[in-house]
Amino acid sequence: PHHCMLSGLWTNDQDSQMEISVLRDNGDFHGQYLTRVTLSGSCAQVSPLRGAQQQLGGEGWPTFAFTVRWDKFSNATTAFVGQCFVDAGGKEMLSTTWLLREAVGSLEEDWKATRVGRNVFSRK
Ligand SMILES: CN1C(=O)N(C)[C@H]2CS[C@@H](CCCCC(=O)O)[C@H]21
Repeated sequence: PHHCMLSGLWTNDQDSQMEISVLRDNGDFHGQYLTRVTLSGSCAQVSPLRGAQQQLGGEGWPTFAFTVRWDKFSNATTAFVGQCFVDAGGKEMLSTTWLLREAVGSLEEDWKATRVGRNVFSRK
């Protein structure tokens, strides 16, 4: 019943913090992702994210996708796809599946360069 909007502050069980900007009327958005854990164990950084959600014209629980270009500390990229839900208590959540692609040094290592996972974000 309630609409679910992506803009604002979100956090997940890995204590990542995600800020999504005000949406453009075509559903495009941008923002920042602060990770506290990294593949290399290097310190946390803020990285830019860009994405798009489906129009709210539907039932108001839009699907979306966005990518995070990990900056400064890593040569990796993560793509998230998911949907915004509102539970019975009116609590919003972003249920996502992500693909994390790290840079490898040779084509022979390409097979092991992509990780997949699921992750839920709640309002911070
Ligand atoms: C903290 N994370 C998080 O909130 N996730 C949903 C997963 C998927 S992106 C990954 C962090 C990747 C950091 C970039 C790098 O280490 O190269 C992990």
